[in-house]
Amino acid sequence: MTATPSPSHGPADGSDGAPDITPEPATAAPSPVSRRRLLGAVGAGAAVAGAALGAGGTALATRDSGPGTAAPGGEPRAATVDFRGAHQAGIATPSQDRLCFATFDVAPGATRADLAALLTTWTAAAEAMTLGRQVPGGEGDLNTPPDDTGEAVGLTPGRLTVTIGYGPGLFDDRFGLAARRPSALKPLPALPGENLDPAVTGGDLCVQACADDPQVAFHAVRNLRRLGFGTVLPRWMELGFGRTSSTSPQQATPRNLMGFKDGTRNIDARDEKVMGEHVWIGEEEPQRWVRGGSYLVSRKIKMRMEQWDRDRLGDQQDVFGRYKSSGAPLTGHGEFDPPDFAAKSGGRYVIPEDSHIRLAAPENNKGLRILRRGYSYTDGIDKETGDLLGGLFFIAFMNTPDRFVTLQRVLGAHDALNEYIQHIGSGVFAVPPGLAAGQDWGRQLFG
Ligand SMILES: C=CC1=C(C)c2cc3[nH]c(cc4nc(cc5[nH]c(cc1n2)c(C)c5CCC(=O)O)C(CCC(=O)O)=C4C)c(C)c3C=C
Ligand SMILES: [Fe+2]
Repeated sequence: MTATPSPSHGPADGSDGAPDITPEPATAAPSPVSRRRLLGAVGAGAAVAGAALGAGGTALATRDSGPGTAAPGGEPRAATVDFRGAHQAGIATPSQDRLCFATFDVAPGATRADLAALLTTWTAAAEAMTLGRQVPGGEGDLNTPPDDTGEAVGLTPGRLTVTIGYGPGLFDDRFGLAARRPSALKPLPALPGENLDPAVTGGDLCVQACADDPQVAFHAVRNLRRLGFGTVLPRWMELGFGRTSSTSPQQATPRNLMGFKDGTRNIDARDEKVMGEHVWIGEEEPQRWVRGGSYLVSRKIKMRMEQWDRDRLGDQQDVFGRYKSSGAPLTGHGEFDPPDFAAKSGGRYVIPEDSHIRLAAPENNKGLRILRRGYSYTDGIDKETGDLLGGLFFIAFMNTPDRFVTLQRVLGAHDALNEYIQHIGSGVFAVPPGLAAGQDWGRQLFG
């Protein structure tokens, strides 16, 4: 990384009475790396995947490369994130500010060859876009559409990452992929606390585009959708803002739409041992092609904001088991103090029995951990009630979706938060490992 990392977490002042809600660090000045108007640097057509690689197949970009800057909070603001590597970018790489998440179904009539070709084309396009370049091809003459839709021209790459995942349905009998199904990939069972809308649930494929600029993230998904005309059909899409989890203590902990710091005890994604134990699919997986990948679980979780905003502060804090201002556990003073789940006052647990952190903590779940990487979302206003529509677009990575199922069975049944939320959308996807030089998503999936 070229940017100076933050020396420490945001201030943990230990005060719980006075409001100390600090604003998100402002975005740093844009990097000088900007999108090119013309395609010269990329080349034309299918040669582009190679054009992004230097001699000997070495990727020109490095993880978090480019002339980075540090935001006032100290967070690195490098321009680009490596597309290739052992793991796909967008999981362990630092969370960006914005999300565009879409799922697709393979179109009726599309063949195995169509899908394989599309995935190869998507690879070249995704790699180019993460480098801040336009989708490979040409500008189009007056009688043909341009190969890039154009709305990211002049914008910086914004640390764009494009992460692909495959839903359970892709491994049915349509494309001859049944023998390559990752062993834990199956539809999630019915879970407590959900009332799922099929319009925001499932999908054969998912694309998670994250960037510091919403237009860059949207542009990435839109261009993959355009390249997919005739082969895949969009199923649903979600825009996210205000990342609700940090994936490294170098990032100041953001706040969710309930006003609480979210991500304090998330996995530090730089910790390879912990990632190896809990997040990356390991040697135990019989499907070798997916080792080094992960499973992505998405949940669209609606918040009953009007109800929450009428709740008193003491109850809000009891719901999470943490102070709203500092983010400290109710048994501590600083945000990163470990919660003391045994502490009692007046015969009652200080961190209530039905509090979110008590129920979700690894100490109380046989060490179970997941990597959370969610975003806030809004759908505007409910026309009938006038209520605000929005909440958490929860995304988590883990080495088996069973981890999520185990946690949600507990949370959905006992969490005090349930009074204020409902799970309305869901998805589960196998996320393959990263691509080596010269490899593409089509060949990786079909072998
Ligand atoms: C099934 C997994 C989880 C769901 C669903 C979930 C929903 C959800 N969470 C918050 C807000 C917070 N969550 C926090 C901690 C936390 N949450 C989960 C899991 C799920 N959350 C875990 C594993 C943890 C860590 C527990 C621990 O180790 O102590 C926190 C506290 C701060 C933090 O550590 O991140 C907040 C705040 C909301 C609003 C929400 C649904 C809308
Ligand atoms: Fe949570």
